[in-house]
Formats: sequence, C-alpha cells, structure tokens
Amino acid sequence: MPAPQEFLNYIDANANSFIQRLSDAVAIPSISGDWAHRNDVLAMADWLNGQLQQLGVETQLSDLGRHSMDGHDLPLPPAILGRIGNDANKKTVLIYGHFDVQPANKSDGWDTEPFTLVIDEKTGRLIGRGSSDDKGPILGWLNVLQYHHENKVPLPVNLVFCFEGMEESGSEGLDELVERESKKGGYFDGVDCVCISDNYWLNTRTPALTYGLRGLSYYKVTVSGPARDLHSGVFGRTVHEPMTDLIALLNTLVGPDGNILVPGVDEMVPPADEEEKAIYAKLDYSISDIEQSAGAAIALSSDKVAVLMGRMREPSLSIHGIEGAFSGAGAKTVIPAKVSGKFSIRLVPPQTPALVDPLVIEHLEKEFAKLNTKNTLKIENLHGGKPWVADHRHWNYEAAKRATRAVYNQDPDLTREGGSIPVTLTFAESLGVNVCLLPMGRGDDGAHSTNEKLDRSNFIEGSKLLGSYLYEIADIAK
Ligand SMILES: C[C@H](N)C(=O)N[C@@H](Cc1c[nH]cn1)C(=O)O
Ligand SMILES: [Zn+2]
Ligand SMILES: [Zn+2]
Repeated sequence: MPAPQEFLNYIDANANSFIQRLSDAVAIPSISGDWAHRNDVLAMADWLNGQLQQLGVETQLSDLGRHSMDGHDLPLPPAILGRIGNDANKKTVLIYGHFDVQPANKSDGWDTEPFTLVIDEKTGRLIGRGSSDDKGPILGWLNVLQYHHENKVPLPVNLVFCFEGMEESGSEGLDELVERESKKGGYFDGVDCVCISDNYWLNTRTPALTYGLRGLSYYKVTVSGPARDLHSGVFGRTVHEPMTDLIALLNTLVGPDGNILVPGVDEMVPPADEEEKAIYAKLDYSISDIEQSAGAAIALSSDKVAVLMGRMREPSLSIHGIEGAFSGAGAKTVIPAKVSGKFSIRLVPPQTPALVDPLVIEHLEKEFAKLNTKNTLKIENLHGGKPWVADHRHWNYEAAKRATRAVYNQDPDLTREGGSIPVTLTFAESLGVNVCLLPMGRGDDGAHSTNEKLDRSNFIEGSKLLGSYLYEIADIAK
C-alpha cells in the first residue's frame, strides 16, 4: 500500500519548516571525537529527545557511562531510546541513527561556516556539517512523525528508536546496550526488522538500498624518544628522530595502488568470481561518478568493476594523520619528541578486528625492529567493528524497493557500502532480524569532508521515502 497522498503533500507543503529544523540541528556542533565538544553532543541529545517527545514519542535516555578521551574523563552521550505505537497487529520497526558528527573547521577548506546551514538557492544544496551524515536522515524520520502526530493519523507500524551520539568515534557502550535490550523483556524485544538511514547513493541519480558495510580497525602508532622537542640545527643527524621512524613505518603499510602491504591482510579475502563481478558491472556507476564525488580525476583504475570492488568487497588501508607533528604555517625547525600516526583498515568478510589486529601488530613490530632505532614504539587499537552483509531478498528490502519505486519511479541500486556502522551487525545478531540500509543522500554529499551537503530534493523526497517504506512494510506484513 503506497503512503497516503496527504502524507506526500504534507511533506512538500512543510519543506521550508523542515529545512529550518535541519538548520537548528546543524547549529549544534556535536563532534563526538573532540573532548572539548562533549557538552555539544549532550546538548544535541537533549534537543533531539525534546523533538521526539513533542512528536508523541515516549523516550528515555540510556546512560552509557563514562570514558577517557585524550586524557580527559568524559560522560558518554546517552543513547536515546524511543517508542511510538504498541499494536500487536502491526510490525515493529527499529530505527537507528546517530546525532554526532565529524569535526569541521572553516579553515579545513570549507567555503562557508560548517555549523551554519547554508541554503544554496541555485543548486538546491543544504550545506553544513551533519546535513547528510546523519542529521538530515534522522530529521527525515521526524518529518514522517510530524505528519502523523499533527494530523492524528496512526502510524502504519510500531516504531522503536535508537539514536546514539558516538557513532563517529567507535559507538562506545552501544553494543552492550543493544545486546542487553534485545533480550526477552528488553526495550527492543519484539522488533521485526531494523532500518538505518546513514549512508549514500552510489551516484547522484539512482536511489540505493545497501546490504553490506565494511568493518573497521583503527590504530594509533606512537614513536617517542627525546625528552622534549629538539632544535634540528643542534640535534639533526645526532639523534634518532621519531618522525623519521614513524614515516618509515607508515610507508610499509599500503602501496600507491591501494594494495595493503601488511602480510596476510589482502590474502584473507577470496577473489570475486565472474558471477559476482557481473553484479558490480550492472550497477549504475561510472568512473566519472567517483571522480565527481572526489572532486578530481584520481580514480585508481579506469575499470568501473575494479573501482567498485575496491570500495565494496575489498579491504582498504588509509593513513589519516600524524598527531604531534608540526603542521602550522611558517617554517618551524623542530624535531618533534613524540608523534602518533593514525591509520585504519576497512574490513570485509571474512576479516574481523580479532583476525587482522595480530597481523598488523606483528608487521609493525618487525618493520620497527628493521629501523635499528633507539626510539620506542607503542601500538594502540582505538576502535573497531566487524563487517556486515544482509539478505536483500528479505521482505524488509522488498518494502524498501517498493517505496523507492513509488517515490522515485526507479528501481534502486543494490549496493555494499565502503563505510562502517559497527552496530549494524550487533542489531542483526542480537535481534536475529533483517537490517536494511535506506540512504537519503547522494554519492557526492561529501560526508566527513569539507562542504558536506544534502540536496533539498533528497531531504524532501527522502522523507517521503522513509514514510512510504513504513506503509509498504505494513502492506507486506498483512
Ligand atoms: C557510514 C557512516 N555514515 C559513517 O560515516 N561511519 C563512520 C564510522 C566510524 C568509525 N570510526 C570512525 N567513524 C565511518 O565509516 O568512518
Ligand atoms: Zn553516519
Ligand atoms: Zn560518518
């Protein structure tokens, strides 16, 4: 059963106020990875909790305890649990999303202030940190709720919400909560399926449903030696320099062709057969899509299937940054005393952090020993998560396919995502139900990057999509 026409009309008629609400959400810089912004993440939890309550959702804030970040003891942001509807004759759908965002500073290269939503009337872009990842999609659910609440129209399904504020920083504390609440009598007991809107279409024109995510293992490698930063004119070529050792170490991790040089990591993944390659060949995607979203002609291959497999079914290793290194303007002639390289590996089945971590540690220690340095090495695993793949023939996906056809008049691409949402597998395993990823944004949204945006049409049509999906679930469940 398609969503009622009044619902679709309501979303169109209220588009401007929905965008205003997105602007209010973007204005809260809820950066989970920066201890100095922890109060903003807490404020964002309060704001979202208030919005849900105003729209008729019964909520509770679930305390996830405390943790330490960069030497600061901090409260973890609470998870927001919500429920609306308790009709035994209806399916119960669990909605997950995250209200924290990646860091952003104008000086990173943004054209506008990252935490002020800018509406570009010419392009229809809504530009601001979190617009696509993941405040826009969360607010899409609020838009759906608002129609039903204001018009006193019962929802076609029961909804249970789980919104967290630490997704961009390893979802600390959430797995335990999900496992506990999935047990008999727990908050999530009775959930029939899960829907997550926290990723992107493959391109800028074809809606997608996503049935796989890569896992992640995130490492911090610290090399230290001198008791303090040193003058390079006085100490250069007289001491072992931590930065030199670290760069040598980082250089042993990945080749310029993307191949992972840590022995055993790439080898763990079986090669794709012709049948699997045909799946990638069929997707609506071209090299210009990746180059358009990357903003430069820098694809690793001109073969579309090779590029798609690199993102969806192969592991990747990325070097993210060096803490403690000189990075300011000017020409400071320092030898940094302690530097930490940060890198992560995106994992695919059958890889897990437990299988890959020992290989990485053994490799780093072996390569460090080859340097014959007197500096010291420390290896830390900051966070991780397993990869996930779902059955896209399940009725949950059928409902999402029907909703996509109803709203976009198009069949969705079936994709596996290169990013990670570690709690996805926890939901699937703890609840024993199907999880469907129903993205709102486009492949060129620039999530985690500068000038992140969500197209107005994706926000509005995406809100219709989320509502339509619920009606299709109710229809299939009859
Ligand atoms: C796909 C999702 N929107 C996302 O961005 N996930 C992050 C999760 C993460 C893990 N460590 C830090 N962030 C990602 O894939 O990077
Ligand atoms: Zn996200
Ligand atoms: Zn993200």
